[in-house]
Amino acid sequence: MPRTRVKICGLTREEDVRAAVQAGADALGFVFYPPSPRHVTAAQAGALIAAMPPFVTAVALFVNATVEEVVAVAKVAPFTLLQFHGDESAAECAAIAAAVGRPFMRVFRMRADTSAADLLEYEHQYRAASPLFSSLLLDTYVDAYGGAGKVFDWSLIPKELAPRVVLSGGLSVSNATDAVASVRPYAVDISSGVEQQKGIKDARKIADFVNAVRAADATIESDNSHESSS
Ligand SMILES: O=C(O)c1ccccc1N[C@@H]1O[C@H](COP(=O)(O)O)[C@@H](O)[C@H]1O
Repeated sequence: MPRTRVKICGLTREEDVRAAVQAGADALGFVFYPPSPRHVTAAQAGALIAAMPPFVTAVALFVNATVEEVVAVAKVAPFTLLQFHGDESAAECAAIAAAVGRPFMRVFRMRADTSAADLLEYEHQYRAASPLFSSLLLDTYVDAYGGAGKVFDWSLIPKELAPRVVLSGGLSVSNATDAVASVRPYAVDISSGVEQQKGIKDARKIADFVNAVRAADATIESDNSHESSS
C-alpha cells in the first residue's frame, strides 16, 4: 500500500515552510484568496516556494479567481499544482489550468446528504472536462469557502473513490489515525489543525500530524502483511 501523502495548507512564513518540509510533508499550499487570514501575495508565495526543496509540491489555492489573476500569480510564484476551492465550473477549471499549464484539484464540499452518486458524477464531470484534472479534494460544506476546521461524515465517501481523493476538513493530530485508517485516502490536507493562530503554523503540531499519518500507514501495512501471511 502506498503511503498517505500529506499536504499542509495556508503557509505564510518561511519558518513554517521549513517546519513542514522538515516534518516530511509532501505538498505545501498557498492561499491566493484575499479574504482568508492565510492569504499571500504572489511575491510572498514566490519567496516561500523558493525556500522549498525539489520533490515537494507547491499548491496554489484559488477561490473563484479569473484566468488573468491565476496567470499573473503563475508568473511570479512557480507552483506545480492548482487547487480550485470555490464555485468554479468544470469548464472554468479546464480553461485556467490550460492557461497556466498546470494540473488541478477540485474541491467538493460535503453535505450531510451528499450521495456516492453525487461524488462520482462530480468527479466524472471534472475529469471529462480536462486532461489536467488531477483529483477531487473533499472538504466540509460550511457557510464560507474553507479552512474552517470542520469535519464531515467520512462514511459518505464511496470505497472506490477513497484511494484517489484528498481528504480535508477539520483534520488534526487527534483524528489523523482514524481518518487514514477508516477512509484510506490518497492524501490528507490540513490547515487550521496545525496552527497557533490563523495563518501562523505550529511546528510541533505539524510534526505530530505527519507522524500520526505515518504511524497509521505503518499499522495498516502491518495488518495487511499479517493477513496475507495467515
Ligand atoms: O485555508 C484557508 O484559509 C482557505 C480559504 C479558502 C478556501 C480554502 C481554504 N483552505 C482549505 O480548506 C480546507 C480545510 O481546512 P481545515 O484543515 O479544515 O482548516 C483545506 O483543504 C485547506 O486547503
